[in-house]
Amino acid sequence: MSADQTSFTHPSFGRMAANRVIIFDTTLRDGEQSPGFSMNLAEKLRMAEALANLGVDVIEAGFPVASKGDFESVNEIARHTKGAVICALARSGGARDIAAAGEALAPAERKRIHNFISTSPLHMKYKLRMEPETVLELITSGNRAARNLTDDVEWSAEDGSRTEPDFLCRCVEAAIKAGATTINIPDTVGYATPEDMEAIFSMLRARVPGAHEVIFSAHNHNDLGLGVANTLASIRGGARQVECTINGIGERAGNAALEEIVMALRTRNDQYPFTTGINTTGLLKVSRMLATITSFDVQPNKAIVGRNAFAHESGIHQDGVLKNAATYEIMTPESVGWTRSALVMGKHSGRAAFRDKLRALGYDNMDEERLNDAFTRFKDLADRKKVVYDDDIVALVDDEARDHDHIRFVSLSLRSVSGQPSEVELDLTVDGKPAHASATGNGPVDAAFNALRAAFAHDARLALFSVAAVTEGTDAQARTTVRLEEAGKLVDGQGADADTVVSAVRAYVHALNKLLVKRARTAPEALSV
Ligand SMILES: CC(=O)SCCNC(=O)CCNC(=O)[C@H](O)C(C)(C)COP(=O)(O)OP(=O)(O)OC[C@H]1O[C@@H](n2cnc3c(N)ncnc32)[C@H](O)[C@@H]1OP(=O)(O)O
Ligand SMILES: CC(C)C(=O)C(=O)O
Repeated sequence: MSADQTSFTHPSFGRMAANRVIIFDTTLRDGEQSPGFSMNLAEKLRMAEALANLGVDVIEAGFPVASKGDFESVNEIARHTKGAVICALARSGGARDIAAAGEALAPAERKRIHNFISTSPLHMKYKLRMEPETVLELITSGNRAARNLTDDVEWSAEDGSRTEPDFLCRCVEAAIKAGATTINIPDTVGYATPEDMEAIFSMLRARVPGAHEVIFSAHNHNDLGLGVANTLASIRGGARQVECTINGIGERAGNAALEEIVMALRTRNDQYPFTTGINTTGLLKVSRMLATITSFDVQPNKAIVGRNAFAHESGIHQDGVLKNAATYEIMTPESVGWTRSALVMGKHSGRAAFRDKLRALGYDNMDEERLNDAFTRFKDLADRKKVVYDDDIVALVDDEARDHDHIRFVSLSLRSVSGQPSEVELDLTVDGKPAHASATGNGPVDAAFNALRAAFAHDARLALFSVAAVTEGTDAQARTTVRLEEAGKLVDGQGADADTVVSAVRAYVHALNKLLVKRARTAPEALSV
C-alpha cells in the first residue's frame, strides 16, 4: 500500500485508513526471548489479555516449533485471547516450523503466520551457510506454505537493515509473489540510523512490484538507543505497521518500546499525523504488570512509565509545573495512566513546592517567618537524607510551628570518643538573646542535656527520654520525646532531626518552653528563672 493512498485493505483488518499505524506487539515472543524474561503459560495468558485490552492490533504469541511449552502458549492464547490478531513465528526454511505455527494458531479468530529468514551477507554466509539463491527459494516456499494455512502472512528479512538493497528488493518481491501480505524489515542488531530506515522503506515502496498491495512493517532493536527513532523514520518512509514490546524488552538492548512509539505519534501528531488503536491510559498498568511478572522493573528515568517520568524535584521545575504543568510536561500523566505528576521534595526543591506540600499536609496558614525557618530546616535535612518523606516534613514543621519559643535551639557541636566523656558546645536564644554553654557527659545526649542546663538554668527533672525513627532507612530522622517534671507538673516535648542528639535537644527545648508557658499562666512573673 502506498503512503499516499486514502486507505488499504488488509486480510485481517479489512479497509484501514492510510494514516492508521498497526501496532504489532512482540513482548511474548521477542521480548520473552531475552535472558531472564521468560514467562509461564498463565503469565503469558494474562499479558495477552492485557495487550488485547490495551488495543494492540497483533499479538505475536511465540515460536511454536521451539518447544512444547511455546506451542501450548501460542495455542492457549489463540484459544482464549480475543480482539487481536494472534501471530506465531516460523523459519521460512522450516516446513515443520510453519506447520507447527498453523496448528498452534488453529483456534484463533484471526491468525497470522510470521515467517523469516536472514538476507544479509553476514547472516547468509556464516549463520545459514546458504547461497542467496537458496534463501530466495526458501522465501518462496515458506510463504507459499504459510499462505496455504492463512491469508494473513508476514515475512521478515532478518538483518534486513544490513542487506544489500538490490538483493533486499528481490527478496521482498519473492515474498509478495508467494503470498505475504505484510513485509517486515527488521533492524535485527540495532545497527541502522533513522536515515537508513526511512531510505529502506522508501526504496522498497518505489522499486518492488506489488509493494502497493502489502503493508510494510518495521522491527527495530535498541543497541544504539535508536529503536524508537528508527521506527518513526520507518513510518516516514512508508511503514504502516510497527513491531514493539512493552517496556522495550527484547534481545540484548531490547526492542523499540510500544509506549514510547505510541506516545511519540500522539504527542507529535503535528509531524506524524497517524493514529493507532491503543488506549494510552492503560500503558502504565500494562507496563507494571510486565515488570511484576518478570521481576524486572523499568529504570526510574524510563520514558512514559518510569517512576520519574512525571516527577519533578528541582525547584524551578516544580514552580513551573505548579503554575502551568505544560512548562515541563509535554503530555499529561493521566494520558498514560498516572494519577498525577509528582513533586518530589528533595534538596533541589524550592519554596513554591514546599509551600504546596505544606498545604497538602494541612499547614495552610503558617506565617512567613515560621515557613522560612521550616524551609531552611527542610533544605538542611534534604542535604543529608536521600529521600525526604511527608512524615519528615510534618515532624520538622511541627517543631517550627510551636507557639512557645522563649527558648530556641540554634546549633550544637559534639566531640565524642568511645570510652571518654562526650563534650558539647550548645547555642540557644532565650527570648531572642544568644545563650551559649559547653558541658561534658556520659555520652552525647547526657552532655547535650548538661549543656542545656548550663545555658538555661532550671530545676525540672528529666522523667522520660525516648527515640523512634520517623521513616525507614538508616538516614531516617530521629523523633525524640522528652518528659520534664517540675512541682508535680509533667510536660512532654518532641523533636525531630536526622541527628539524634539535635533531635533530643529540640525535644528538651520544646518541653522547657511548655514549662515556661505553664509557669506564666500560674505566676506571670515566673517566666525567667
Ligand atoms: C532474530 C530472532 O529473534 S529469530 C527468533 C529467535 N528465536 C529462537 O531462536 C527461538 C528458540 N529457538 C529454538 O528453540 C531453536 O533454535 C529452534 C527450535 C528454532 C531450532 O533448533 P535447532 O534445530 O536445535 O537448531 P539451532 O537452534 O541449533 O540452530 C538454528 C538452525 O536454524 C537455521 N536457521 C536459522 N534461521 C533459519 C531460517 N529462517 N530458515 C531456515 N533455517 C534457519 C540455522 O542455520 C541453524 O541450522 P543448522 O543447525 O543447520 O546450522
Ligand atoms: C524474526 C525477526 C522479526 C526478528 O525478531 C529480528 O530480526 O529481530
